[in-house]
Amino acid sequence: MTSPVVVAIDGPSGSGKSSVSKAVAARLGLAYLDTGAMYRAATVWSMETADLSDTVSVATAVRAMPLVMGLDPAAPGVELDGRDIAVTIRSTEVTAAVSKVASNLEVRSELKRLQREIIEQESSSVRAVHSGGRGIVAEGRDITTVVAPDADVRVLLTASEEARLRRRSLEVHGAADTEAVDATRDQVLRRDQDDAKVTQFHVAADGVVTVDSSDLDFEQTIDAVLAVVTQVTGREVAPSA
Ligand SMILES: Nc1ncnc2c1ncn2[C@@H]1O[C@H](COP(=O)(O)OP(=O)(O)O)[C@@H](O)[C@H]1O
Ligand SMILES: Nc1ccn([C@H]2C[C@H](O)[C@@H](COP(=O)(O)OP(=O)(O)O)O2)c(=O)n1
Repeated sequence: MTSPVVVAIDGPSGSGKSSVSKAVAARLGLAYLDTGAMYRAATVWSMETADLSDTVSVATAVRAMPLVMGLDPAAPGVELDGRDIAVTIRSTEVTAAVSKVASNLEVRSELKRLQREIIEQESSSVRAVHSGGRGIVAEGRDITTVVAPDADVRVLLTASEEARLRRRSLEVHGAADTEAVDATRDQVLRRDQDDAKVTQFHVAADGVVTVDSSDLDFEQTIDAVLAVVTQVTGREVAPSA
């Protein structure tokens, strides 16, 4: 049985964190935690039950948030008060508001506590005995530096602004012409600017390996991250089927 492994992946919007982390978790048989989805869920809950302009009201709401995070990389659900909110959290309104909620330091402290709890639970050796030796891939903006600085593998996934805008534009608008890319700028560049006030995800911290995906396709990026896992842990990864 292999021992549990924790893989932490950070990066800016559109660098490929979510899609690559899910694929890496699936290939390694690990759980998957999308911490950005937790900030998005906190935004939905605050919009519904708090005054977004009042930091105390938002922090109080988030501390009582009935959130259940699905950790299966093949189907990572997000449930709020029994409702599936996987689609709602990706709406333009939520994307536009999430940085405000994520800059609330009390919200950050509460979500960090929950994220650490999940990572510990998925990587404890007691659980591993029962689950056959799992572990987790957790991704976001401050996982390598704040939430899990002791993770076995720490990766900063980057890509040029141009590549990130093109990818997000293709994903959201199905096109990457000038008009579609311009419509994506707020979602990517403005949000990164706001997020960078509370988290540091543009430069790798000491011990964090940078993977630049600007000139890599999706499969090559997955392979590059898996190569870091093998290099750091000695864990061999079976070729994909
Ligand atoms: N290396 C890559 N090359 C091309 N497209 C990619 C690559 N990595 C991810 N993508 C695509 O780019 C989009 C944004 O990726 P996503 O994983 O949501 O990024 P993030 O979580 O960092 O915001 C998705 O449509 C994804 O499939
Ligand atoms: N660990 C994290 C993860 C996300 N956030 C914030 C910053 C982001 O704007 C939002 C949403 O994150 P998400 O990873 O879904 O963003 P992307 O659109 O995939 O780039 O949450 C954070 O502050 N800390």
